[in-house]
Amino acid sequence: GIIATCAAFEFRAPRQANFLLVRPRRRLHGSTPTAKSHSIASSSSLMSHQSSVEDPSQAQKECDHPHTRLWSSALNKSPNSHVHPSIELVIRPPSEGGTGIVAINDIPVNTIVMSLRLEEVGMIDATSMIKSYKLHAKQDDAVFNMLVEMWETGSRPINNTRDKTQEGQRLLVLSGIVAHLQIVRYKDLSSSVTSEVKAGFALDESRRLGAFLDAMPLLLQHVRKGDRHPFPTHFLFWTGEEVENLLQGTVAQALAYRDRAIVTLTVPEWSNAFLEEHSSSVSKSEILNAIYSSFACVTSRSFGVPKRIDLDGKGLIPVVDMLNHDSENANVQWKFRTRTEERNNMIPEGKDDFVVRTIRDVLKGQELVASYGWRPSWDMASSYGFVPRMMKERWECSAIPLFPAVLDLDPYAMSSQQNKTLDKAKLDLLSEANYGPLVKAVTAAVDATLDKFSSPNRRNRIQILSVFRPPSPETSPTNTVLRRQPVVVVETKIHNGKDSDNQHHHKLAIKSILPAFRAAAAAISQLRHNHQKGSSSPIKSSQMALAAASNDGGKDWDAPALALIRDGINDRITALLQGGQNAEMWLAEVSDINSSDHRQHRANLARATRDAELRVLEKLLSELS
Ligand SMILES: C[S@@+](CC[C@H](N)C(=O)[O-])C[C@H]1O[C@@H](n2cnc3c(N)ncnc32)[C@H](O)[C@@H]1O
Repeated sequence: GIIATCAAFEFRAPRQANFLLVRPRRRLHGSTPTAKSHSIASSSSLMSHQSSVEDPSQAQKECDHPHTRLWSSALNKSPNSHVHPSIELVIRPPSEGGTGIVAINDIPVNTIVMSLRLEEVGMIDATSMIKSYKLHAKQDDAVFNMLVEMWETGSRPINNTRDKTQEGQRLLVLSGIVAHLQIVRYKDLSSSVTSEVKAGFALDESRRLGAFLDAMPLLLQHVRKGDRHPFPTHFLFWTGEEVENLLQGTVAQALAYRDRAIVTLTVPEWSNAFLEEHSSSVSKSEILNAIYSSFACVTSRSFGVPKRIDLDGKGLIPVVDMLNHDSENANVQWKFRTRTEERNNMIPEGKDDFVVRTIRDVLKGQELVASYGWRPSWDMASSYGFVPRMMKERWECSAIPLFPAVLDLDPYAMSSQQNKTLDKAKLDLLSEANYGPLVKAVTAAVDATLDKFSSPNRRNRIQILSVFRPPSPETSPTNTVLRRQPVVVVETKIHNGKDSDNQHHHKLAIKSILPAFRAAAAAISQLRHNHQKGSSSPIKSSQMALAAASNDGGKDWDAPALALIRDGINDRITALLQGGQNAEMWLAEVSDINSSDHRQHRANLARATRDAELRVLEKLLSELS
């Protein structure tokens, strides 16, 4: 089988970056614009830049760029798709946000700037792909056979509702399809392996979707051309040391471990099929490159497809996937046309349209930007490989541990002040026998409060995650094992400036997490009680759960809960600051003049997620004091 390891990624020397402004080749709404040179006055956090297409060699490069070719080929193949004549593609290096779409004339609010017929432009989605593979005469493709099986297992209804696991499974299938087509495309285009490409479904599809595959940040195409790494900041491409050191203490680190584990566990499952199809002509590390970069591509470029449309899960859509993100200043919004709209517009059923509309006036030179959603910085980093710069204010998240001091293994940490000297009050919380049931019971009780308090539209939604935390060196000098620390995620609106006018949101944020901490306080109190009685038997989950769940009876749990929140915030602030210092020290040690500029980008991303978390914690702490 294939051993998944990031060390398999190797790239050739980067080429000079292109700075191009590109016009779509085909327009259905009127004439080709005459403007030749544009200054991009970006309304977003993306960098502005100047460009000219007067230079003939630049014009040639413009035609050569895969994004340009995709833009024209996708639209040329789709007589029913429309692009407004006042928008153009702008090609920038990844460090400046990569390719985007800009207005070359003023565009009023509520203008449809793009309308795409998905089946014509060449959307890639797992449902359609699997369906057409099954209709194909031969069905002799080992990778597709394996993915069909995975798809069918994953789509078996569990109590008739689709759960998260299934969604994850569908994303994996889409990634597998992209990886497979990517390798076939690579073989088809590389002179050395062309003769070995097997005729069949995958080859037909990779040719049909060729321009789209070439335009995605997929490694094999870039390696073939000797181009720079298309997407160096995605967590899947960081080295293990970078994740461990640069992201130390952040929630982003937990997500990075999670995503890397998903791929690492998937690769062995897929390896037989991929090796059967490809090992005679491409190396194992090329196959790995294809798989890793397909995952990164799907997480950063796919659109959630509504269930009512007969395309399940997520899909990759050319042309609109060039829209960059800005949740603070979005000026366009995308939307799948609804069935009712289809009917009213007399569009035949099943021909799904995708529409992008301006939601404010867009001035000439501004970039068209959509909101990928109000998502915490750690989420943006893990899905998209960047953290948006904060302009004015935005919703942001942090995590607060439920049992702050427990993981430091201070035997007295859970004891009340006056009992500190009493041996019988010592708690051995390092022991899984105690810590395990505590976590289990409290998380169950917290989950119950989440059901009660959460609704899909709530801003202050909360959830439980685990972050990794090294034990404090004072309490366990020899133990360096990372412990999982259950945390409650809390969201509030933060402001870029000294005076926050968002107190109201901070108050609400604390109110929303209070039930979870009441449960934690009640469980901890039960734990302390057991130990004060001298009980040395392991804690029973059921007893803890009962204690945690019954927290709203009798006793006032608000005060201990607020104290826990305060301790938790302080604990997180310390861990994040300490982690940040360690990260900088590590960076200084390992960086020399020859070390890759990727590492600096990755370090910046780590700093941005850390800062975002810290800002939320500081706001909440000031609200508590
Ligand atoms: C759907 S694609 C958008 C098109 C992309 N710029 C390209 O060159 O193909 C999403 C990716 O664009 C980049 N991106 C989008 N918005 C950005 C922003 N505000 N700042 C920096 N990078 C951004 C990130 O690399 C992200 O993963």
